[in-house]
Amino acid sequence: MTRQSIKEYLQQNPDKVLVLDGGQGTELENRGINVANPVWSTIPFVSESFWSDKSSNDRQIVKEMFEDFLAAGAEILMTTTYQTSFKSVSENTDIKTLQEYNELLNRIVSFSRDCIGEQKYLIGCIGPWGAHVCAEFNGDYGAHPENIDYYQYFKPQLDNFFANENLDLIGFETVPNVNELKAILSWDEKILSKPFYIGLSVHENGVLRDGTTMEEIGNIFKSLGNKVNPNLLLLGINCVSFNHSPSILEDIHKNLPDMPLIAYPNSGEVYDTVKKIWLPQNSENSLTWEQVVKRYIEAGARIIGGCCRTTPKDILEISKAVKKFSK
Ligand SMILES: [Zn+2]
Repeated sequence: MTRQSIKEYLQQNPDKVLVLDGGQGTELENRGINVANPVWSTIPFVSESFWSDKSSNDRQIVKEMFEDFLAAGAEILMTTTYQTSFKSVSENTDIKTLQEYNELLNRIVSFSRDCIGEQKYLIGCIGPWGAHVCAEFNGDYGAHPENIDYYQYFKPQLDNFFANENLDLIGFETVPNVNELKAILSWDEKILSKPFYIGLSVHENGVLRDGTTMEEIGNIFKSLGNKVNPNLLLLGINCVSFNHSPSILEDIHKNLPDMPLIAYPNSGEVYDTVKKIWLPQNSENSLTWEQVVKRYIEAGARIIGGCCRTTPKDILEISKAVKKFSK
């Protein structure tokens, strides 16, 4: 492997801000893949023809998506494995055994690595427990979220990702519930043995989807002190409202001033979970990427990109703003 470890890279280049890619799931949808199914953007990879037919249309679409994000300036990119937990895959596709599941993940990761080349960083993306019950935007984990066995849910995907050298960083994305956050933070280096980050799913009024404030989250970290897993490289927000995202990140920074941050908001449109469509954002007083990126960097962001409904065009704007505002 010719890449420097991302941990070392971030430590040795303290002023560097890495540009992340955009929302792969919605981008694949924009490009004509029908992702409306329980495994969402994993769907093209589940079909055997994706692997056997090198000229398959879906294969071309995924490849071009990565190429366009790279051309826009992305330096760190993600696998499309948000809805690819063993539970989601085994309950909703013909892939039933752990062996078949590992083969699927290995293929997705190798394909993504081939698309982006050896030099770029690759994130193994993992949706939260709530993703398989559509709870990542309301944080509703039922009556006893403290009793959920989060580790058992994540373990097959984590075991695979930890063993895969093509992945530089693990991303726990869109975490909406404080019990899930506490569970992830309770796992030590033996369990989470590779660099990882946590992206929180935060309401536009600035609290975690389950109502936990950023101050409370700051206190959780403070109470852990030096027991926080050294592989936790960044904390941040993803798929949060574009316009509200700078103040949310600033609030996290205020509570945890030494924590390196990651931010990749959605486009600002709002997903109607009943009608399953994206509704336009209220464009009054909408911020620009330039304004947003400047505030992120001032608040300690080290990785900046976009989540759902952001496109290579957004990544280009982010990339220009990062050049302008990072030292
Ligand atoms: Zn998203």
